Amino acid sequence: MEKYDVCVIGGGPAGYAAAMRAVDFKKKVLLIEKNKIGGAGIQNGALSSKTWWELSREAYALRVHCKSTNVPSPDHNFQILKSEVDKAVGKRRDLLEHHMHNINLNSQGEYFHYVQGIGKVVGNTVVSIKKLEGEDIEIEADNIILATGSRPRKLDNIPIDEETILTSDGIENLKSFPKSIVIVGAGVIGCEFATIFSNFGQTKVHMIDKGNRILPFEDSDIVDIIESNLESKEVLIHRNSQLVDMKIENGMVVYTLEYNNGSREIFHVEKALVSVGRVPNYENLISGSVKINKDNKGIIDDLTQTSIPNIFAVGDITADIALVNVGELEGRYAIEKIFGEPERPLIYENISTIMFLAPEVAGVGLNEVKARELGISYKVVCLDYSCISRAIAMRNTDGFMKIIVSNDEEMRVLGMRVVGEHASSSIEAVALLISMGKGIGELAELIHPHPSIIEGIQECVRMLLNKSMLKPGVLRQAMRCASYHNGELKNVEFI
Ligand SMILES: Cc1cc2nc3c(=O)[nH]c(=O)nc-3n(C[C@H](O)[C@H](O)[C@H](O)COP(=O)(O)OP(=O)(O)OC[C@H]3O[C@@H](n4cnc5c(N)ncnc54)[C@H](O)[C@@H]3O)c2cc1C
Ligand SMILES: NC(=O)c1ccc[n+]([C@@H]2O[C@H](COP(=O)([O-])OP(=O)(O)OC[C@H]3O[C@@H](n4cnc5c(N)ncnc54)[C@H](O)[C@@H]3O)[C@@H](O)[C@H]2O)c1
Repeated sequence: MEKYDVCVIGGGPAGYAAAMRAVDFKKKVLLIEKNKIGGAGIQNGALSSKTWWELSREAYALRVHCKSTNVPSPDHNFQILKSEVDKAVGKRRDLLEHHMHNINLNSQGEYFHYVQGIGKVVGNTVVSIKKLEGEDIEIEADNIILATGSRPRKLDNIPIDEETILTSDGIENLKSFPKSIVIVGAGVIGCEFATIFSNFGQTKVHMIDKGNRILPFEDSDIVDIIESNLESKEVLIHRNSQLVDMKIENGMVVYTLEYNNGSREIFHVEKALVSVGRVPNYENLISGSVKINKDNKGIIDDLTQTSIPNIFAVGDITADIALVNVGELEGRYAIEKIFGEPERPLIYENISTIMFLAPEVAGVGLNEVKARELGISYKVVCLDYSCISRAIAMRNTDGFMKIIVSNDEEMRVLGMRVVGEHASSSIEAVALLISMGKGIGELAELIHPHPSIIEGIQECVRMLLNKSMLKPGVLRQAMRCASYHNGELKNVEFI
C-alpha cells in the first residue's frame, strides 16, 4: 500500500489550499478529486456566478446608456454570454491544472500527488479510492483531511429536476434566458441570481423567502437599498406570504402562495431556482468502522480537528461559514497544525465578504443585526455616498458606508458594511484594523488617494471623534451616528 504523510479528499478551494500548504512543509501529499479540480469555487459557484454578474452589469450599463442617448438597446445572446462564462471557468481551471502538472515537473513533484476518483476513509489511516480510470486502490496516510464541500439543500415539497426547477448547480443547464423565474430562498445565492437576471432585463424575476424580507441576516438599511433597486428592475418580491405548493405542469412551474389573511394565489413561471442554503457532503465518506463524532449538521470539528486525532475537516464540509476564503484559511490552518504551529489563530469574526448585488455589498466583522443578537453595546456611524466626491464623479451616489465600534472610550472597530460602487475595495483598511484589534484613531489620520470611495471611511471615523469636515448637524440626511445600549438605539446629536 502506497504511504503518504497526508491525504486530502476533495479538490475544491479548501482541499487545494491544504495540499499546497503541505508541499511547503515538504510532505508527501495525495489530493483526491472525484470530479473536476476547483469544486464549487470554480465550476458552479463562486467564479461562474461572478462572471455572470460582471457580464450582467455590463449589459445593464449598456441598456442605461442606450436609453439616455435614445438609441435602441441590443438583445443579449444567452449562448454567447454562456460561452464567455465557460471561457472564464476554463481559464481558472486550466491555471490550476497547469500548476498541478508543473509542480510534478520540478523538485516539489516528489511531494505532490493527484488522483481522480472517489475517496472514502475506511480506517483511521486508510483511504480507499474508486478511480475514474484503472483499478480501485487503497492508500495509507498518517493524516487525512476531509474537504468534500457542500451541495444545495433541497426541500421535500419541491420537485427539483435541474431542468425546470433548478438549484445553482443546474443554472448551467439553461439554454436561453427564461421569460420568468421564481427564486425560492432570498439569501446570498438567491439575491445574486435575482440581480444577474434582472440586470439582463430579459427575465421577469419573482422572489420568495421563508422570512418576510430578502437577506434576513443583513441590516435593514442595506436591504432597503437592494430591495428598491431590484424592484426598480421589476423584480416581484413576495412579502407576507408563504409558499404552500410548487409543481411542474406542462413544462412550466406552478406555485401557490398563501397570504397572511389566509387567501391564496397561483403563479405560473418558466423556471424556478431553489437557493435555501447548502448541506455538507459527508455521507458515504467514512466507513462505519471509523468512529468519528457527528451530529445532525455533519461531522463535528473543533477548529478543523475532528474527534479522531489525525483526521481534520475543512471548508464547506464543516457546517459553519461557506466561503472560498474561509475554506482556504481552514485548509492551510489544518496543515500548519499537523506539521508545525499555525501562523495565526483561526478566527472567524474578521472574515471579509462581498455580496454581488446591485450595488455590491461588502462587509467585515459584525453588522448591527449580529451585534444586537450578541447583546453587544455599540456605536454606529453612517455616511451617504452623496457626500463622497468619487461617487459624485461616477454619477452614482446610490449607497452608504457604516462603521460599528464598541460603545466605550476605546471605540474598537467591530465591523463595517459598505453598499455602493467600489464597496469591496473600501473594507480592506478596516479589516486590517479589526484583525489588529486597533481603535479608530489610526484610521482618522490615514491619507487616502483623492477622489476615492475610501475617503468616506475617514469621514465616518472623524465623525465619531467629532472632528469631521462635513458636519452631521448640517447634513442630517446623509450623516448619522447612533448608539445602541440595552436594546435601545439613540441618535447621537452633533453640531
Ligand atoms: C452559486 C454559488 C456562488 C458562490 N459565490 C461565492 C463567492 O462569491 N465568494 C465566496 O467566497 N464563496 C462563494 N461561494 C461558496 C464557495 O463556492 C464555497 O464555500 C467553496 O467552494 C467551498 O470550498 P470547499 O473546498 O470546501 O468545497 P467545494 O468547492 O464544494 O469542493 C469540494 C470538492 O470535493 C469533491 N468531492 C466530494 N466528495 C468527494 C469524494 N468522496 N472524493 C473525492 N472528491 C470529492 C467535489 O467534487 C468538489 O470538487 C459560492 C457558492 C455557490 C454555490
Ligand atoms: N458572494 C458570496 O460570498 C457568496 C455568494 C453565494 C453563496 N455564498 C455562500 O453560499 C452559501 C449558501 O447560499 P444560499 O443563498 O443558498 O444560503 P443563505 O443562507 O445565504 O440563504 C438561504 C435563504 O433561504 C431562506 N430559506 C431557508 N429555508 C427556506 C424555505 N423553506 N423556503 C423559503 N426560503 C427559505 C433563508 O431564510 C435564507 O434567506 C452562503 O451562506 C454563502 O456562504 C457566498
